[in-house]
Amino acid sequence: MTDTVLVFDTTLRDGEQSPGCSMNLAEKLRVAAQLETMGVDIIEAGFAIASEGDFEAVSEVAKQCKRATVASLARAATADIDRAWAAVRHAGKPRIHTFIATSPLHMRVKLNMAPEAVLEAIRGSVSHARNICPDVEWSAEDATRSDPDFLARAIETAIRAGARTINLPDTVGYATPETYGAMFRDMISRVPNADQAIFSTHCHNDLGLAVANTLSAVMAGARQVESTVNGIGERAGNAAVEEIAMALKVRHDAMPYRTNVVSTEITRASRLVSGITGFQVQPNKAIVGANAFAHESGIHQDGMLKDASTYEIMTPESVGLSESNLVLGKHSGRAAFRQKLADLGYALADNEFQDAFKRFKDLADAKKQVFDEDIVALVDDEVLRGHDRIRVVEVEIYSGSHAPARAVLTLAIDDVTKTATARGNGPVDALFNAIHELVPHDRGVLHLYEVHAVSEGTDAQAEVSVVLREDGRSVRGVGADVDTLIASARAYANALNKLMVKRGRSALDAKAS
Ligand SMILES: CC(=O)SCCNC(=O)CCNC(=O)[C@H](O)C(C)(C)COP(=O)(O)OP(=O)(O)OC[C@H]1O[C@@H](n2cnc3c(N)ncnc32)[C@H](O)[C@@H]1OP(=O)(O)O
Ligand SMILES: CC(C)C(=O)C(=O)O
Ligand SMILES: [Mg+2]
Repeated sequence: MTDTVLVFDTTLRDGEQSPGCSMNLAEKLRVAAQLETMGVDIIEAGFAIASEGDFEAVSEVAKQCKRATVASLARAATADIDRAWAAVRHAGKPRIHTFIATSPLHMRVKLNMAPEAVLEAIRGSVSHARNICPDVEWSAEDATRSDPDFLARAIETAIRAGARTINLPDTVGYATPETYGAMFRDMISRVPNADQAIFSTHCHNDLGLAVANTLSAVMAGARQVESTVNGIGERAGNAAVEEIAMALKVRHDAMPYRTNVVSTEITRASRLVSGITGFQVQPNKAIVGANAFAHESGIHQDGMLKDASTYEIMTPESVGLSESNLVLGKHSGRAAFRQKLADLGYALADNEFQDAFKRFKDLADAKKQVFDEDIVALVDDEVLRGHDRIRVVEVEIYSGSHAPARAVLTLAIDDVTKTATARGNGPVDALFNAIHELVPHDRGVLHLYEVHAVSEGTDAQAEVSVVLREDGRSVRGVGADVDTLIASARAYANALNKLMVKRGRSALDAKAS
C-alpha cells in the first residue's frame, strides 16, 4: 500500500457551512488558488445544487484549477448529481462526491428510508454518477454510528457501482481514535472489493478529537484525509489540514506517511482564510496560532537562545512563518510595497495595487510601525471591498458624555452617494442606525460585533467582524482601519453586501436620505 495520503480540502464546502462563514465567488477563487499552491490534491468547491452561487463557484473553481481534482457534493439524487457534473465538468480532473446516511437514526428519522432502500439509492446514485464522471467518491454519512454489518454492505454496493473513493465520516464528532481506527481496519479487511477503492477520513471536532481520529484512520489504512484550513466547518469544525500535514511531517518516525502539502504555504493559507471569513484563529491554536512559536517564560527563552530545538519541534520557517526584513513605513515606495505583497503571497491586479498602495500610505502616516499583519489586513480589506455594491465613503462621529452620540454617514450604493444622520447609545450604535437609515434591512439582525487589534500599540489597526443573521442564516462582514469606527462601518457594509448576495441580486431596498 502506498505511503502517500491524499489531502481532500473541504474549506469551500464543509468549511463554508460554519455559521457566518460564507464566501463570495472572488473569495472562493482566491482560497482555491492558495489551496492549489499549498499542494492539496482535491478541492471540494461546494454543493452545486445548493444555490446558483454555489453552482457558479464550483464551475469557476473547476475552470481555474490547473492541477487539483475539483469535487462537488451531491445527495443520492439524480438532479443533485447532474448539477454537480454540470459544474465540475470544466475541471481537468472532475469528481462527483455523492453521499447518503447509513446510521439507523439518520435513515429512520431524517431520510425516512428502510436500509434496503438506502442500499438501492447507493446503487442508483453511484452508478448514475459513474456513467457521467470517471472519478466518483461515495460517503456514508454518520458512518461512525452505523451498524458495521450494514456499513460493510453499503460500502461493497458503492464500490460495485463504481465508487473509487470511500469516505467514512465521523459526521457528529462522536468517534475516539481507537474506535475510528478500528472501523477502518474492520471495513478494509471485511469488504470483499475494498482493494478497488481508496478509503477516506472526514472528522468533525465536537470532542476535540478530529485530528487524532484522522491520524488513527491513516494508521489503519485510510489514504485520503478530508480537512479544512484552520479547522473551520460545521459546528466545532473539521480536522485542520495544517495539523494533519505537520503531524505527519514532524512525526514521520511514528507515522510513516507523506502528503503533497507544501508546508511553507500553510501560514499564508491560514491567514487568507481567517482574513476572508473573519474567523480569528485562537492564539494557542497548533501550527498557525499567534503563540504557536512564541516563548515568554525565562527558562524557555534561555533554552531557545541556546538551541531552538529545546522548545520547538518544528521551525516557524517550515510552516511559512518568516518575518521578511523589508520594513515598510511612510518613506517606502511602490517597489518595496510590491515586493512585500509578493512576500505575503498577494498578486493584485494593477487597480487593486494602486488602491492598496494609497491606503498603505495613509496607514503609514497614521501609524508608527507598519507590521506584516497590518498589510495583510489592509489588502484583504481592500480586495474584499472590490466587488461590493455598498461602500463606505465618509464617517463622522460626534460622541461625548453629555449627549447621545451622533453619526453622519455617507455610503455609495451602486455608485450613488447617499448620506444619513442618526443618533444612538454610543458611537457604534449611532453609526449602525445610520446604516439602517440608508439601507433598510429589518429582517437582518445584528448577531455579533467583535473588535480585535491587528498588531500592537494604541495606534494598531482595528479589525472588526459583524455577523448579521436573517432567516436562520448568517453572514460575517469584516473591515479594518486604524479608526475603529471606520472599520466598524466597513465591516457592517461588507456583511450587508454578503447578505445581498445570499438573498439574490434584487435584494436590499436602499433609499436616499
Ligand atoms: C453532513 C453534511 O455536511 S451534509 C451537507 C450539508 N450541507 C447542506 O445542507 C448545505 C446545502 N444545502 C441546501 O442548500 C439545501 O438543504 C438543499 C438545496 C440541498 C436541499 O434543500 P431542500 O430541498 O429545501 O431540502 P431540505 O434542506 O429542507 O431537506 C433536505 C432533504 O434532503 C434529504 N436528504 C438529506 N440527505 C440526503 C441524501 N444524502 N440523499 C438524498 N436525500 C437526502 C432529506 O431527507 C430532506 O428530504 P425531505 O425534504 O424529503 O424531507
Ligand atoms: C457529506 C459528508 C461528507 C459530511 O460532510 C459529513 O458527514 O460530515
Ligand atoms: Mg462534514
